[in-house]
Amino acid sequence: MPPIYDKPTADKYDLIMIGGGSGGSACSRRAASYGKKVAVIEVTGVLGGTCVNVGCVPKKIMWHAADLQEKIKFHTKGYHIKGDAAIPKFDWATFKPQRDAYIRKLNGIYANNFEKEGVEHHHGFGRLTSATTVEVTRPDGQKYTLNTDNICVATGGHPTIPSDEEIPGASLGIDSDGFFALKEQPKRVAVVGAGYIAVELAGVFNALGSETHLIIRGETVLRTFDPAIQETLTPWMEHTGLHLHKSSKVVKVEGEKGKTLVITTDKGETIEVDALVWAIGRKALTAGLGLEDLGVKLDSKGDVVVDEYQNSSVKGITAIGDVQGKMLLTPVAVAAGRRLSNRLFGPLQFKDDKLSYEDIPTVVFSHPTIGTVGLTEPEARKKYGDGVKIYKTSFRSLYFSMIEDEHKEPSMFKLVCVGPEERVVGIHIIGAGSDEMMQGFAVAVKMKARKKDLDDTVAIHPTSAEELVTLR
Ligand SMILES: Cc1cc2nc3c(=O)[nH]c(=O)nc-3n(C[C@H](O)[C@H](O)[C@H](O)COP(=O)(O)OP(=O)(O)OC[C@H]3O[C@@H](n4cnc5c(N)ncnc54)[C@H](O)[C@@H]3O)c2cc1C
Repeated sequence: MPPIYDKPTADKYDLIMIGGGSGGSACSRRAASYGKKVAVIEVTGVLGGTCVNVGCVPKKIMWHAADLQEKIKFHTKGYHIKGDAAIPKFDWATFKPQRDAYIRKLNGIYANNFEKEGVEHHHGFGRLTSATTVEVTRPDGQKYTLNTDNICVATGGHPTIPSDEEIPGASLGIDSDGFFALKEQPKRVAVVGAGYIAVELAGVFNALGSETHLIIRGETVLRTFDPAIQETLTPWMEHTGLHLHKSSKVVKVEGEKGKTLVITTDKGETIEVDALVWAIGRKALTAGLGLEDLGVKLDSKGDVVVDEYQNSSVKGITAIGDVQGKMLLTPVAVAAGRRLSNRLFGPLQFKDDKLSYEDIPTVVFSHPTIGTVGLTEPEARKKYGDGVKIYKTSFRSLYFSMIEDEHKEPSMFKLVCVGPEERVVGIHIIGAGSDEMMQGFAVAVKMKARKKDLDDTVAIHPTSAEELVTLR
């Protein structure tokens, strides 16, 4: 077993990282690769943070299960995959331990990498006592202090749930962490929220056969995404049998946790479910870190304010990942962390290294999936006015040609171009395979490709992706 440290091994460290998640691990390992003495303090005792334990990884595994279930249920018939057996059905209760075991394996890989690369893993709660000292409170309550000239805060965030004062009974619900703890599949479930996490969790439940209710404040899901994405996904979710409660707010929850819950909305509707999942947002984890006492500036939402080099308002204290509130995504935390260590500890060529937060691609694991990079149409119109040109197509991918009309998933691909040279400043795609398609097209946007560059690229046929280089 890789060691877990419970006391300092040096008078002074080159870097002390608070948080052993995506950003903290990447930044620390990069610093260690330059021969630096690094300690990572992690309160849970397991490495990997949100992404590995209660985020991207178990979520994507559940998405795969849901995707497979949908294909078995709705697509095999069209392809004449025949048989007398009943439709195989997902077994949540036996699958969860297997999924958990895989996560534990990843935790072990993180720990082994730390050991191999000489990064110390300290199990405890980290708190800044000055700009050069971090106090570690071990699980047994004992405390010790680590010294350094470089403290990095990478404590991530946590899901928010309304208080019982705000919404009576709100605490009867669970959050996304609770979703991953569910031992059984709820027969009936309500998810509250319209962001990507709400959409993804509701999509999983629905595809796996739970009676699923999604309660949203507006008329569409994914309100910050391009309107064409919202307008394609929202009706399709309803079409697939998900009960969408639009322009609705939860006003009351009654019942007993783990038993039947009755949710009342401001429209007077009552919804009876076995589980309620709040997916209404996340908040930076800064409580008890001692940041404000040292004069580290937080914004009105509680995120650590950083400059383009991840420096906080206090010299020697930096912040990366979700805790700094911009683009809450694993690869963003990782990229910012690696660049920070390059800048602080790497060779001269990296002395100005920093992450550009522009044109960061992202995917939503909805059914069907979404890929997006760059400006939405409204953002582009606000920035470039009349100089915006849109190319858009809606179609059904060839895969669905053999499948009953009712189950033919929509695809919508959209390019947002600007100026006479038609530089592509945004790509928004939804449809089967769009998750895997996006990465390469994001490179093109990052390289400031023009519409002509896409047109000059010979299509790959027959694929859905070819639509992006043949748009007229
Ligand atoms: C349900 C869900 C799905 C997601 N899906 C995706 C996805 O598909 N793709 C994607 O890119 N992103 C996804 N994300 C977001 C992604 O998980 C985060 O952006 C990423 O984990 C942020 O990394 P981080 O290092 O900033 O924080 P984290 O990974 O959260 O790590 C912070 C660590 O700090 C520790 N910590 C906190 N306070 C202290 C303290 N005082 N002392 C010691 N340790 C402390 C925490 O225990 C935690 O381990 C998802 C998130 C959720 C919740």
